[in-house]
Amino acid sequence: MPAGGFTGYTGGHHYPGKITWSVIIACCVASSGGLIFGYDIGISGGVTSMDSFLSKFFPSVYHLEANSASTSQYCKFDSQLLTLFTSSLYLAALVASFVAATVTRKYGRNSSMFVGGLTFLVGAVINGVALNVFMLILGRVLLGIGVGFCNQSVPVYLSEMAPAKHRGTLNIAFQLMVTIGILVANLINYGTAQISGGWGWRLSLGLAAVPAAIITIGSVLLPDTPNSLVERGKADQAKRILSKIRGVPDVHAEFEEIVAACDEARSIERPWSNILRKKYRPQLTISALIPLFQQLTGINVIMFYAPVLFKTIGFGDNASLLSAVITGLINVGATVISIIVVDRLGRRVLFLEGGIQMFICQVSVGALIYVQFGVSGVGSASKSLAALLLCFICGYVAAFAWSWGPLGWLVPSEIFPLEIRSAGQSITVSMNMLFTFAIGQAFLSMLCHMKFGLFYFFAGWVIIMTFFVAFFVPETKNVPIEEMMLVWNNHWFWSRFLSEEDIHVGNRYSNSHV
Ligand SMILES: OC[C@H]1O[C@](O)(CO)[C@@H](O)[C@@H]1O
Repeated sequence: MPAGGFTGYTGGHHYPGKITWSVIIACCVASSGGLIFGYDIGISGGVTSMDSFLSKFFPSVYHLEANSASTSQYCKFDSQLLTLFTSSLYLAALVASFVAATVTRKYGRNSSMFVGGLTFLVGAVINGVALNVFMLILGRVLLGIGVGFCNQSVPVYLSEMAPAKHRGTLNIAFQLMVTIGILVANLINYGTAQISGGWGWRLSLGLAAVPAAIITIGSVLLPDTPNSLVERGKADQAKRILSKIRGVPDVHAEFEEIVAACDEARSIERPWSNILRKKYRPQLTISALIPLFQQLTGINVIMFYAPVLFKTIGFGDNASLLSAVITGLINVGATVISIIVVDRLGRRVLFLEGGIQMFICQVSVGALIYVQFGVSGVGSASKSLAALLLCFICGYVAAFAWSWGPLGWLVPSEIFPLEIRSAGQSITVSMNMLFTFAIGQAFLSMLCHMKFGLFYFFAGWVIIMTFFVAFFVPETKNVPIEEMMLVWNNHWFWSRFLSEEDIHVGNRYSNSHV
């Protein structure tokens, strides 16, 4: 998953080294990893709102939609097969990321990137030339396998290639690339929908092959990381590569640390039972709940289905796709704002403000939709009401993108001591994928049954998560990871899980690591 592999921790030492071409190229490869993930998130909603696509693959949905005057607006897109087209990707990614974890460790980061890139490429081609629903879903599953492999390996690759002091920044930068991928997908959908002949959706789906090709070729040309080479017993090669990527001949100190960290990681035999120990209850709870809550904000309802949602509200084809471009732009812009202010304002302020703003916007959207469509769901929105709805949806997306979007990755990555880091990050990544899948699969049917109340459902969750942050998530701004045990120990609730001895252990582990 995006930032899942980053430690977010910059380490205590500053080793010599500059930003070299190898590092820059590595960042470009990583960019295509984030881009392609975002592209897959953003592309399906636009495509499923195109009539030519619907009439070819989902004729029953198309007929319901075409006769929309007499059917409930809430239910016209409700089809399990249609949602499976979107959400199958995330289930495949969830399963693939577990396999990828082993490939990344045993055969190197590049091997996973190569497998991921290649399956992406095949998936994009199959989707682009699809003749039936089976080919569509097969293509999405292959894209999902690609997402699982790339999201597992690219962030690890990046954090190991980058000089220590840039690792934290890369964490949020990956999320930024995801949002840019979503925006590009929205723009491309807007463009391809104008193509006459009704084959524009093929271009939308097939163009995912471009970043897929970049990452496949990149993984063959780029060297593996020094850490991975040491891990696989190739110490000499690791030292040569380290000196090349840092651009300085003497990399002895950093190299020794990589070897020490590698030895220590090997000595951690049971990361999964470690994380279940009482003293790690705060980390276990937060690493599982933050990704769950991130998805329960309902953000992917907008990211996956914005054009479908706007059509439901009564926008025309083009206006729907254009509105998705607008929400995509807001998503990118607000993520940039988050990057700029997160270390100044701290994580909690952003979480709390974002929560309140999302709540207000969701309640307003629910109320406006109720006013227009009532419970029966028959009718269509006036122009001014539709514009007002769009404003509240933008307010909601902005609030998400400067709070739960990037922080949903950053905060978990800041709380794990080495002893439980890999297990903790796997939990965060898999919870995120699982609930992305669940919401993707359930949304259209929930809209049909809960109607405008769906927005109140997510607003209710936003209240719960905002209280959770207020009471249970401590500020992690400027806290070195080895001091996190002290933060838990001073916390009104979490301190009950720690004993004197645990605080000592927490320090010992981290000190020997840095
Ligand atoms: O920008 C929105 C996107 O960001 C994510 O939350 C990942 O962090 C996705 O689930 C969502 O589609």
